[in-house]
Amino acid sequence: MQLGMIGLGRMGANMVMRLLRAGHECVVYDRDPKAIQTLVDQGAEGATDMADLCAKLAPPRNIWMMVPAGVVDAVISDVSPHLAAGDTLIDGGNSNYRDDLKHAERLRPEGIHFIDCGTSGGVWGLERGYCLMIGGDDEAVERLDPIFAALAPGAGEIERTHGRSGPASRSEQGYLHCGPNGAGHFVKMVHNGIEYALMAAYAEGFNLLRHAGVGRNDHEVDAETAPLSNPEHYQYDIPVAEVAEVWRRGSVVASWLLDLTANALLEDPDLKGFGGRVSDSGEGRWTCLAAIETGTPAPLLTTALFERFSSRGEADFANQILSAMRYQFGGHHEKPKD
Ligand SMILES: O=C(CO)[C@H](O)[C@H](O)COP(=O)(O)O
Repeated sequence: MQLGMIGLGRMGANMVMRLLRAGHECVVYDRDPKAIQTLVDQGAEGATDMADLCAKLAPPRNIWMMVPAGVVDAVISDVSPHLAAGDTLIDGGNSNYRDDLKHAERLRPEGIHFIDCGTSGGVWGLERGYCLMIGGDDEAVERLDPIFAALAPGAGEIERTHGRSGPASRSEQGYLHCGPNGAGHFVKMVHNGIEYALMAAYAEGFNLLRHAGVGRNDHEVDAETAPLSNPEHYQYDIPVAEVAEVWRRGSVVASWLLDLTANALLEDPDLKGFGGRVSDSGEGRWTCLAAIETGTPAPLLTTALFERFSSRGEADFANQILSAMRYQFGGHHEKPKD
């Protein structure tokens, strides 16, 4: 099947590679000519601009946009004049599902289908496949089935869920038509909200393991920590990277995020390459907003998001206020930082 790809960053380029390997035909466009050339060398056809991209695709065209959420509007404006009724535009980035509704509405009078597709797999997707969460009308989603099937991981080695039988469903192959426009990105948004909380849980647990030796004489004592009731209880020098490794095998908390954590700890046990400023791209915030608007309790996801803000210094003034109040009511002086 033929597919146009706009946006050949880490995700877009690897997705094209995976589609080429599966025998699909890809016409590719990016603002960076070097990114286009790299894929032309791998068997894709390059396009010089949006008009050329559309001219090289046989109708009905299928064009996948793999661009940052903030530029999707502009890309639609650039490409849509070259499209015709029956064509389909797919937004595979991390867009807000509310924007999908606007985009679908905007393209509908022209007879152009719009699909939102939450895409998870990151830089590992080329080999492992991408988990796809799809929103859009049945006709367009059905037509693109061979593309989704090639990008998705497939049933693979994963043990079948107890009670499932017959041919593997799409969800068992790693892709799902979640509903009409917006549903794909809504599911991806919640997926990323969960991702924040899982990441935070692992981070807190491993940090606690690192503190298991605070009672040892050779341990640097933090002047701020209240005296231990019994230092004997905190005498451990736990090999944190090894714990990550052992938990990967048969434990209840085994997961791909843990696999990646084990990689990171093996490469750099003290994580000296990271300062700990944790960015966020929006999905976590949208998840929390959806939780508030629907009245759905989501305290873990929300806390994990707020922790990211704190990691960037956004709690500093609140902490200064705490110190100031403590001084005001008790004359307690703040101890200097190390
Ligand atoms: O979608 C993803 C993983 O599933 C992306 O890696 C995502 O952009 C990461 O989100 P954030 O920058 O908010 O941590």
